[in-house]
Amino acid sequence: MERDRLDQDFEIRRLEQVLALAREQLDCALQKSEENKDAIIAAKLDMWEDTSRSISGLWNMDNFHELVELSQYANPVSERVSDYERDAAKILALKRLLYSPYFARIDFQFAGEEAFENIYIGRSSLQDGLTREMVVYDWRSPIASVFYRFGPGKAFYESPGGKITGEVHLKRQYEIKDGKLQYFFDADIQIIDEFLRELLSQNASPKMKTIVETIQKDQDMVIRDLETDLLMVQGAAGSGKTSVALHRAAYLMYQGLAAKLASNEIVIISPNTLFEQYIANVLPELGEKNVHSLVFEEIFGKVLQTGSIQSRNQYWEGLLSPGQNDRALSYNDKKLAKRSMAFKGSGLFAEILRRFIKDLPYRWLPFADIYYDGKVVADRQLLKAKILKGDQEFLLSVRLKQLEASILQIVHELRPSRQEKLKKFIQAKPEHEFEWKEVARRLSILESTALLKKIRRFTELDCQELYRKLFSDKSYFYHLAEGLELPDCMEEILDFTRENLQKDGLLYDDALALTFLHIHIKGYTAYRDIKQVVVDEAQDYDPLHFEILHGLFPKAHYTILGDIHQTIGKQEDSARYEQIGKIFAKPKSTLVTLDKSFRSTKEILTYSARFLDQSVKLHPFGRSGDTPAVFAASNRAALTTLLLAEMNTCREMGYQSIGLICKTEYDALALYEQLKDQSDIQLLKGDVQFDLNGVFLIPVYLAKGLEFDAVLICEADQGHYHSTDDQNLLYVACTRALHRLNLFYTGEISPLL
Ligand SMILES: Nc1ncnc2c1ncn2[C@@H]1O[C@H](COP(=O)(O)OP(=O)(O)OP(=O)(O)O)[C@@H](O)[C@H]1O
Repeated sequence: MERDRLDQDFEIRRLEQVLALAREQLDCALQKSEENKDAIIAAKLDMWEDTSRSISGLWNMDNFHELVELSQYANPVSERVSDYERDAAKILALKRLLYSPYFARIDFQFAGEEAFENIYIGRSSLQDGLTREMVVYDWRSPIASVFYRFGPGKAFYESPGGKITGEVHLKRQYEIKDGKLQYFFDADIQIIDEFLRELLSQNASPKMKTIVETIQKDQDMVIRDLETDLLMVQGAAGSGKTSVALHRAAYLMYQGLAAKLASNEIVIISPNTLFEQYIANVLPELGEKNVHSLVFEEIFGKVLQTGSIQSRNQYWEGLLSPGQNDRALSYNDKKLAKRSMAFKGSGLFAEILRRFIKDLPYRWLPFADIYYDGKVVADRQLLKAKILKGDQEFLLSVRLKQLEASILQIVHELRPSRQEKLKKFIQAKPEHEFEWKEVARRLSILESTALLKKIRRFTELDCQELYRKLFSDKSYFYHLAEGLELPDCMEEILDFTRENLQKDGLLYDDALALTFLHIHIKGYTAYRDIKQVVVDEAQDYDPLHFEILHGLFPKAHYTILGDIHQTIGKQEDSARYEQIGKIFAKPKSTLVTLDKSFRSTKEILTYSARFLDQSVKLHPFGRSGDTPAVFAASNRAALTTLLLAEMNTCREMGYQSIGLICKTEYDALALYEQLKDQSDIQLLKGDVQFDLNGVFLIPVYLAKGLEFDAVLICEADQGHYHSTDDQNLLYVACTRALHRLNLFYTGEISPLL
């Protein structure tokens, strides 16, 4: 007891000291920031007064010295501005620190040392400016990894100087709120688990939360991995893939000064805008700037420069909708759309496209003789040979541009004599000299425009047109695919594609293929300097998606996280990761498995496991709740009554986010019409702004990655869920639930339940 009291006193005193130091630094930073603000205003004023008199003539070459003068003023201002921004970030971090300066402590005895050191770990670091002592270590600092990876006993961590060994004597966790110590406990495995269990029993938050206080060892290994160029994570539903991805991004942005990543050097590929919004506050909460995130369709739009492209959600909606509505495809079209997607997303099609690109100069580029002044200045056979012999390392469009430049050079060299002739012609008839000169000038422009047009017929490529050509001639297609094993339904896919390409707009799978073609013919350099790419929900992507990413971000390291059991409209197995490895062909690639699930109760996870192959093992994080139940309704009206009653029960139980999951948006909309007057319910669509607090109706493909306190699977009947693909949908839908899951149906129950 006496020890506990001493401990308590020690911790309270320590907290006061830390807060006092933080307050002192905050006052200093605030004062500095004010001074900086004044200085910026004064410097801007000086700059304005001293340079405004000469600004009007600034772009005149004679005023070069004014430009120099201006830049002399501009530099101190921009330096001040970046100082100001740095201070602002520091102020924010210190304010957060004053709220809760640390959450853990380890007492670490470095090998060879007598005493141990108290290492306090928080969301950001705090250093005593006088003694240089680290009062709080950032959770991302090397020594903090000991907290995540070891209990009391021998331990080690990797530092920039090499491996450091030692011993952990104490591992302590704190709850500090608003600068007040609520409680602390010395952690052993059991207590840590209890703490996490308590944390996980809370309601889902409207936006994704940080997990710095409870990162698990295997998650920490992924977050801090700096060795691997291609890090793939296969993780069960709720195993923390998205959390790990975001904490990894924060870690990469913190890492030592040399390797530190700027927020604009990292990109997250997100499944949809709803998901983007859901994760948007994790990095700011970790004190980092948010990073750029991209939905794949945005890439299509940017590369192809067209807006009229089917989205992935529209593709899924068409595929999953029952046959009797206007969004749905007919049974045959569904089968075909799915097969077409599987084929066009495949490595097989990537190979055909590569062969097609190689073949373009032989067959599809209309090389022509180029005449100038009545003579052939470039022979078409020679032009073709130049392209075929040219350095194949360069993209075709680059080689063609070089060819175009070389033809224009020849013409340019011939031009003086031509101009000479024109001059003589004008001199001979100098009646209206000015007019003649104008005629001559126009003549030469017209002539070069016509010439350029002729050259560009074979040096400028229209990828969409070429893609159409690929599907317009079946025998050519089969010739290209020689030696490759094509799907049985190849003929139908060719017809289906040819027909679709005659219509306005592009289907998702054609946009995918066309983007690949575009990047491999013309390139796309906007993202060349990106250093880290994080792909979440990777099971949604096919080999061609990864080929595209590889083309767009050639210098990047990749973190690819997914769950092969959460695919929509297709089946995957672990071979997918091998394929990804081959596509990126990075020197060091690793596949890590996360199999412990933190989101759902044991009962929900056990129930969800019935939708997976028996060989797949899910490990729930031992939290208990009610066993999911299936409720039958005799008709639609009875179903509505049941759903309304369950929504009420959930509310009474204190659940704040309740998800009614339907198979499609069409189903969700129909149910919404029935429920909207009787309950406060929102229909979630792809691009709405939202805050996951309340009751939502959502199609399963949009619910992916999100979570709700309670989930109601609305139409678990035979018609909606019967196939292997539907099994995956049910797995995704059920694993969205944290605490409560129930299923409802009318008619015949799904055979999958
Ligand atoms: N170490 C942890 N400590 C506390 N909570 C955690 C931890 N890891 C994951 N969680 C929680 O578990 C839930 C699921 O995490 P997350 O969404 O990152 O998993 P996921 O693998 O991406 O899931 P899914 O594949 O189903 O979308 C979240 O509420 C997250 O906060």
